[in-house]
Amino acid sequence: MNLENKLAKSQTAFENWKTVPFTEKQKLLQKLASLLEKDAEKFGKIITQEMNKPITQSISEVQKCALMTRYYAEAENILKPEKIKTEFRVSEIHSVPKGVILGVMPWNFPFWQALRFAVPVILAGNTVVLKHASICFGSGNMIEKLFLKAGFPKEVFQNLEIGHEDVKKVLENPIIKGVSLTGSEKSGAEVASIAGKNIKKSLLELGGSDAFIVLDDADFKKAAASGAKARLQNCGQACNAGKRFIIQKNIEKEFLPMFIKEYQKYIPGNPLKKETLIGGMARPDLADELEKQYKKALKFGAEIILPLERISKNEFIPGLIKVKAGNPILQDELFGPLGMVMIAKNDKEALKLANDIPFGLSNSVWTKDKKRQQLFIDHLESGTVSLNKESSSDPRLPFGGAKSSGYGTELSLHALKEFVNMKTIVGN
Ligand SMILES: O=CCCCC(=O)O
Repeated sequence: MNLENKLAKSQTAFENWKTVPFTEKQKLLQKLASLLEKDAEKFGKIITQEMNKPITQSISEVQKCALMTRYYAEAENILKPEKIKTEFRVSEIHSVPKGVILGVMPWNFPFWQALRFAVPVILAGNTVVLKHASICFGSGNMIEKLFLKAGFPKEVFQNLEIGHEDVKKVLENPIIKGVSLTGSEKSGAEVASIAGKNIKKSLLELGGSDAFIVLDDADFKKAAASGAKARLQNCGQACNAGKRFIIQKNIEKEFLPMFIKEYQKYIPGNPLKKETLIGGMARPDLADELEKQYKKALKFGAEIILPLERISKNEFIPGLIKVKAGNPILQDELFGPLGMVMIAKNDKEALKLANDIPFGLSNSVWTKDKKRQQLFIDHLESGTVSLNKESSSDPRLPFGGAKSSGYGTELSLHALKEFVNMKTIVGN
């Protein structure tokens, strides 16, 4: 079937899907959640084979998809007509689904990114077409099959096997009413400008270079293990990974060796083996890019704590470098197993360093003191502030960025409202 026909079918599916009651849609989501749960291992294997994520992490990714889908299957219907008290006989807000929504999704969480976008958008009454990363067509097709198997009408979710170069054409098609993109700043800016020119809503979930701040009253043991995981799980390829480790100066001698010890547990191995903590990067060109960034950081004065050692076309022994403010590498996102350590005299300096970059997605602060936490809660320029834990999204809570990390909200009940129009009904 050609692309135009596929989009036309999504539009036809929408005309019917928007009339299906919310609770009926939720019953189908329950089935989808069960299917994900039941075969999490099988789907995990697809993920690992596509992009080298260690198998236990791939299975967890699918299980998290099931959890999220179940969350929406049981969610309160915040889209039902809302009555507002005015002097008129009728004043109501109706949430009207927009239509066919395009998702442009990346390879780093092949099931999670696609489903996190699609589930609330579909529950709100829209239909979805997915442009997945070209190495993840297997995941995209499997997700389409799962929607069908769960009983969703045909074409409520369609995986379009199209390339990057086709996105403009699809987004310009009048059938498409909005776009949600997770990806780089560059692709986000391109897609948002096409959407803007065509007066279509866009939601962008972009890069990050989040801080993982460790202050002198933190639980060092927990922070060290959590910091290594924050940087190195998924081979460091997550938008919300801890990328800059801002450590208070007076604990550097005690904390840094603990952190290094945890970091060195991540030894590259076969991603299909259960004991492997870190696999290779998803593609060799991504490894080339990380190596270039490593060299750039060193050229501008970064010191090596642990060298970044390339051991195959896409595998590294993870690296750790000490970076000072002003190093241009701080403007970049390091999307791989290379961490940056920065030293701060005190809380204020830690906050300043944390904010002094273009991004602001999901920063993490380690201090037991509630007053000290408050400074960061109030002033971190960040979509999320995690306290004494590494950053990770939660289906119940909003997820989205500040500054160049993007705009719009995924997850939580708020995501249900991203692709609906508010229709006001007022009069006597
Ligand atoms: O690249 C973004 C990763 C999102 C992972 C999460 O939702 O925690």
